[in-house]
Amino acid sequence: MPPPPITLTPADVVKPTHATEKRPPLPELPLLRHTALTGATNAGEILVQTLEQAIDAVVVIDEHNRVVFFNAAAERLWGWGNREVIGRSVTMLVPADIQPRHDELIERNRRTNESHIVGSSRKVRLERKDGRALWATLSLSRITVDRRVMYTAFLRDVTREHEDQEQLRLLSLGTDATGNAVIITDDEHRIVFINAGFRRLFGHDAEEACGRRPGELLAGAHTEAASLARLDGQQHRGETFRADEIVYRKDGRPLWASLVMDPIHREDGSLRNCVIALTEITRSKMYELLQRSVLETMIQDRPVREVMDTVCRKVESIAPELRVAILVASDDSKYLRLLAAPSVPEVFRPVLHQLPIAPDSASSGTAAWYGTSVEASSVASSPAWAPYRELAAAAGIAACWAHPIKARNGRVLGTLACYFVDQRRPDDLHRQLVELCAPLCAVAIEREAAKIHIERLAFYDALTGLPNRRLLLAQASRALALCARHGTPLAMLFIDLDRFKQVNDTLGHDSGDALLREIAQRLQECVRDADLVGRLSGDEFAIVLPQTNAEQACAAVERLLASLARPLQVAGARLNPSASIGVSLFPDNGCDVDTLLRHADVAMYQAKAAGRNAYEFFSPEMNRYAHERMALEAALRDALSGGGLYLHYQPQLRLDDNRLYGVEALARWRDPHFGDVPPSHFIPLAEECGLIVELGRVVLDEACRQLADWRRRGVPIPSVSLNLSSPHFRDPTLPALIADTLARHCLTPRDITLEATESMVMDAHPITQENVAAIHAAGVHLALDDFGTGYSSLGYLRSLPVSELKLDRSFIRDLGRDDKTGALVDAVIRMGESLNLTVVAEGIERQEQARFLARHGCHIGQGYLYARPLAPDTLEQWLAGR
Ligand SMILES: Nc1nc2c(ncn2[C@@H]2O[C@@H]3COP(=O)(O)O[C@H]4[C@@H](O)[C@H](n5cnc6c(=O)[nH]c(N)nc65)O[C@@H]4COP(=O)(O)O[C@H]3[C@H]2O)c(=O)[nH]1
Repeated sequence: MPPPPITLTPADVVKPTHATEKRPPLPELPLLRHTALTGATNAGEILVQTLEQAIDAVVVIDEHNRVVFFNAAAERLWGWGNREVIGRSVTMLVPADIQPRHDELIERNRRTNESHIVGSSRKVRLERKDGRALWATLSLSRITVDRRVMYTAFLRDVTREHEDQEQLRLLSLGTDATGNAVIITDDEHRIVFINAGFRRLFGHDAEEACGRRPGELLAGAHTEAASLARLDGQQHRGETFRADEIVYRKDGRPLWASLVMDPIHREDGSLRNCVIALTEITRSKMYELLQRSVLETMIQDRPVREVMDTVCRKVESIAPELRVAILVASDDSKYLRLLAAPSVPEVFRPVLHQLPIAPDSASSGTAAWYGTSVEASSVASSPAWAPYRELAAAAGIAACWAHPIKARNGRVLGTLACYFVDQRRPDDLHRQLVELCAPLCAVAIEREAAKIHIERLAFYDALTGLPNRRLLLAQASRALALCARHGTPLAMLFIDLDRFKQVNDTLGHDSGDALLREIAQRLQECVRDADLVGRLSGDEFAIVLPQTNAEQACAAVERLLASLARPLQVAGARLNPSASIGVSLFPDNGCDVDTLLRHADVAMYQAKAAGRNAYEFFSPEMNRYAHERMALEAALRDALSGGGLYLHYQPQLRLDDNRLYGVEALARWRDPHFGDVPPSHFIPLAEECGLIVELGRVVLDEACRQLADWRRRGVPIPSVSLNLSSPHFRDPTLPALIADTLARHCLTPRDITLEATESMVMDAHPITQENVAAIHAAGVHLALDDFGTGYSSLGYLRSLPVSELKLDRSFIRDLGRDDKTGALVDAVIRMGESLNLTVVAEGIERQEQARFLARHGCHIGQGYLYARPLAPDTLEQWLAGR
């Protein structure tokens, strides 16, 4: 409540005037006779003039409450002219609603002189002539002259201050309720109010804060002078200002705040207050800053040490009391290695180069061991720090806090250590910082590990750990250069495992992989430290033997073959591995690595052709042969795309009545340069150079086309059988290809039989099994080719979806010459009989062979005795001639 207004008593010594009229001459006031100036002739006049010109409004009332003096400032204050007021009751100067109270107070004071209205200054509400409310400070003096009690009132207009205060009161009421920290400043940007949120967040009370500038209050040890000065300077612009700044609490701890400064203006447009709202954004800001800087360095593909260095420096810029180190765990998780510690004193760094990960290994080693944060608020008294105390003391480290850096799967990748120069524990900011940094460090460390892994993959074979072709050749080039400089020889060995494909096909890829790992191990064991071993591809390895001549190479190769030949157990099967090795020599067989490797490869082929588990040294003849082979491969490619490949058909007859059972389609190739190339040459070549699938497609299409043509022309060919290789069976499109080809030529699945060897059908590869099942389900017959050369068991045969057994030519050849073969052939025929399979005997050349087979119940025969493989028209003539 504002204090009650004071009433002035009108004086009768001055006649009323109108404000617009000229001011009347100054009165001679009775009271002047009793002033200190009494005696001076013009003393009264001086005093009256002084009062008249006073800045404050002066009103004097007489004992009847009439206004007897009303100076110019009073006229300005109320808007009443002197003449309108003088002689009238002072009540006219008092707002109507408080007049009764006012009159009562004056009366009481006149009677008792006890009222508090006299003396002290108070704020009162007034009403101007134009009805506008005003606020003024009032001080009232009571004077008694000749027992007449008069009052003099001095008033000063404080309406503006009052409104400012009122505004501030309302603002404070509004802001106190918010959770944010709020500062209100006045028009000079001095703090006039801080809310509860500010007190809570910054720890200052109102007394400490009020009167200071915000920039000054919020600055701390590490504030950049310009940043907060900017804040203090902004208010004059009269616009909303936003900024994110590091500000400091009373206790010196920094925090990141988002500042929004809103100016509040008076009606006349002048600045009244600024409201500054501060929201703590420490966490998000730190995250943004750290993440940005770390990501930037990572995007630039900077080394991990540099990324970590950035992290340390950023953390230290936010919390300058910290010295930060980032350590990474060794692959075996036994040690921590130093990655970055830009501000950790040099003297302490040796500790961080290889810190054991153990339950009591300073703070970092312990944190990595347990996978949790570890605090040592006093390094001097922490037992885990005992071995490092002296170095810590020398480095000025008094306390440490270490936090594990973990991968997403929880594995400890390293630690982030914070060192303090005084004995203390980490505060909230430190914890927040570290919690933000640790995942960033984890990303950077994992990324580095992935990079190393990728680099490793680029240079090392993932399966065996041996250098891959690229690295081996690079290492070999260096070794070769050294040998060339010193004039010493070098041997290059090309090693290819024998029958590796068979292991893969029959025992599965895991077994194949296990075999390769074992071979790699054995190769490494057999060589000297200076020798180089690498895996070129699949089952091919190479070894470079520097300073090795032909004789020494010979010894080394024999040692290798012996070692490789040691039996081993894989997936329950006993394997007897062997390899074919080709050797080339520097300088005789080449002066660069590529040539030496190529020549060793040629020699290896020669060794393989010579009967496996053998080695060959390169010779120029071999080279010629290899070149021919390459030329043949190119010619085969041409033949497959542009003709030159055709089919012959060999009849298959029923042995009981000599009727035609079917024909076997056999591929033939006539090349303009090489002439007739036998299948025994070009089929393996097609398999080796990846052309066999295409060859199969061509044969299937041509055989079906021919059969359809015969059907159309009434040539009585019951069916055609075709040879397939194992890559066909691993081709997931094979069933669709067969169905499509048959449909295109209007044939049915029963019109063809597919011949496959045992190992092809027994291939453990899932696609092979799916294909065999799909082909069988479609109604296409499968024949087991070269039967008897493998190791098929009766039990296994039963589970195979085959309908024919083709008895291998080698059995038929010896028929009639020795009894054992006869017994064997008979057993196979019985086996087929018991499994309800048609037995087809291949390679019948003589009558007695045919008779034996017929006698023993073999159904079908094929061989030169009846006909050689024939061109289609010759076959037609053969048929017609029967
Ligand atoms: N000594 C002797 N040989 C006889 C007699 N009767 C038939 N032959 C020969 O025995 C081979 C039978 O074919 P194969 O065992 O499937 O053996 C075939 C087969 O494995 C493969 N082959 C032929 N054509 C193709 C084909 O289109 N695709 C695939 N993947 N392999 C084929 O090439 C091998 C050799 O084929 P060819 O040289 O045509 O040899 C044929 C045939 O001419 C005989 O009474 N005495």
